[in-house]
Amino acid sequence: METKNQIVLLAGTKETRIALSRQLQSILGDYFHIRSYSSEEMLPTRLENEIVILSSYLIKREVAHCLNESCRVITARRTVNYEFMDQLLQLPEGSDVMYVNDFPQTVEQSVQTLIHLGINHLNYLPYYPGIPHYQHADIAVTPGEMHLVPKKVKRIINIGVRLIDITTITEILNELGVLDDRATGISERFTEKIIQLSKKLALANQKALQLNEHLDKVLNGVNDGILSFDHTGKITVFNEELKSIFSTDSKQAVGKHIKQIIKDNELLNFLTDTTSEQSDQFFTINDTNVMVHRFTLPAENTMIATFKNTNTTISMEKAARHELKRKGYIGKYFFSDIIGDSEEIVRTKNIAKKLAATDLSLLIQGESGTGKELFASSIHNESGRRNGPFLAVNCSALSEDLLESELFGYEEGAFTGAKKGGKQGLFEQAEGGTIFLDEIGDISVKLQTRLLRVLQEKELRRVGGTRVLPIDVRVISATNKDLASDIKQGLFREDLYHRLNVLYLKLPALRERKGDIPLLLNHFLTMRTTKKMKVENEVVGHLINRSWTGNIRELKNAIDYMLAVCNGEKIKVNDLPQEVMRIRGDERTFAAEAFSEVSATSEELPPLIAPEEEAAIMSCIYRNHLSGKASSRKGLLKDLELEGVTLTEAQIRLRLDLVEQKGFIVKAKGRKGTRLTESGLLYIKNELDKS
Ligand SMILES: Nc1ncnc2c1ncn2[C@@H]1O[C@H](COP(=O)(O)OP(=O)(O)OP(=O)(O)O)[C@@H](O)[C@H]1O
Repeated sequence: METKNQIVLLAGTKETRIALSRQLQSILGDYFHIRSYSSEEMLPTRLENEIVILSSYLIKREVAHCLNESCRVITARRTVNYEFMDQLLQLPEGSDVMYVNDFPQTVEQSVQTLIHLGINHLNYLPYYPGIPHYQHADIAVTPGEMHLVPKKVKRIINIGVRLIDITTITEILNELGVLDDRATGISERFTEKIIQLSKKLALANQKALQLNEHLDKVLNGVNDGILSFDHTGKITVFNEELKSIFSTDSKQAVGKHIKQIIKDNELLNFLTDTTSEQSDQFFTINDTNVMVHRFTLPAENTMIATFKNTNTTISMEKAARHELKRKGYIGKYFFSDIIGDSEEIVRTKNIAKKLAATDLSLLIQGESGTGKELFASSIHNESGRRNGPFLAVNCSALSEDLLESELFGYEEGAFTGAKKGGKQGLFEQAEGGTIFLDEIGDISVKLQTRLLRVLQEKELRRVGGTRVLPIDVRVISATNKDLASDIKQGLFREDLYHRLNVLYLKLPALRERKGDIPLLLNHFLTMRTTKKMKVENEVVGHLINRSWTGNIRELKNAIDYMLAVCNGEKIKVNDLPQEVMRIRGDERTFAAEAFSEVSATSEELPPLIAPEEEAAIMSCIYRNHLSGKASSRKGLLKDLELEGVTLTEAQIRLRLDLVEQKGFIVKAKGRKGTRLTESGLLYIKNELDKS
């Protein structure tokens, strides 16, 4: 068997020994046997008649004692390791880079090699221990000497131990007398390494191109204009959207100086202002109104500006509001809908406007019908969340379990009957907006605990779920109860009360602001009818005298009633509902008596619809029923006129409500109209039997 020739490698450190011996092994290993030692570990006692390669001339003295004169010694010339060069090639042109090594000579040599190899786009700052003029950069490059890199450096690129260069390899082959036989194979292995590096770079280049294309698509896909330029004013990004604002396309703009593209001096000054890191300003550019937001990327020395077309933004907001409206998630009321000029209501409105400006939880206290929802909605619409949803929930209207799943949602399989895929709760749907929890005093202690957690953590877990969902919702709650006394009795959690009651608003009862009654009367009349209604003074007197325990809702109902029963365009005292008349105690007025003339059976309360009118309406609906048609209000108006009953559309609506309450008809929205029920048919049958 042919024995291989021997080569001995002597290095200073273990790391260098391993790296160089691996290199020699990969190039010469097939032909020679390689032994390696380092002075850091252990050197051989004596070497005789060997071919010895020293890793550097710097170790000559350290290893001299183990070398016999019979040895043939070659001192390696070293060069940077190409394998890691791609990391340097990917650094931006002109970047400051510290080159770190143990001695000034090795630093100098390596920097020169890098420059000669064409990696000359970087600004190299030499660094070695004890350097007199230390310059700092964020990036350091080192051939394996990580421990020498100063701490301040943010990124270290280890380009590995410097390797033996090809001239040394040739020298070794020459020394062994095998250069002619082996030269081709060995130079191919070197070339192979360079090809691998090129491949790596080509791949990186391809990836960068793909990423660029992708980013271009993203930039051109957004609705806002995006502009960026470097510290010299050269435009680096100019997306499609900007084309419609500046009438210049990206191809013409990128690479140009910003002054060549933007002619408006005020805009130019704003964009190039370096006194603040970011700023917003409104501009009209070529008839387009835009909000420009400017900010800097100091690390990249780049300025970025986004251009938001305000017309588009407004129509998007409108569309969003429309969508919320469609879902019913919109606050219907604004402060302008809160009627009254009494001192009490004006003061309350002023406080509420101030509370709207904050984002804190708010508890509204007020008797039933005082306008708690009206205030909650107005506060939402005046607040920073006005473009988000407004959801009102009446906590007393639902059972505990239903309210829990309505508020917090549930995951699939949370309970029998749970919808596939689970369901979003109202809290999730109110994201970015306000949730109004009416009658909060009625929620169970279990739900109080759950609600408290949501308010504290600002996150929720759906019923039957484990996922924690962050939420951003303002909570406005309302109650007509005395929560303080509920707390004393242990019915309401004090900690929850304090969470809900960060801000507090008390609404005045109507009896405390009776001066507003004429205004409210006028407001509701105009809301309900287009006719110019007249109201007898005595009616107003009665309305003012009443204590209105049901507050504005009760007043509103009373006005609806009067509109329904009045004849023509005048509301007279005998149109007042009996409850309102009752304030006079035993003194039943002429008005009430007059009303009782048209009343049907009950002594106590007059029916809300006169029987003749009811009969006429039912017979019209019945006629339509026989011909298979549903009844519309407009249609009924005409039919009733033919029967000699003159009513306005509003009056018909109210009467239909009353007939529906009796269960005789069902009203459907839109074109479906009104239809008779079984009880309605029974009523007709009885009427026919009577006649
Ligand atoms: N100041 C006001 N101006 C005009 N309308 C009002 C005013 N206050 C209340 N209303 C009307 O009165 C009715 C009752 O108001 P709202 O539902 O807001 O009361 P509430 O206090 O939330 O009642 P509850 O808690 O008993 O349900 C609504 O139709 C509302 O539009």
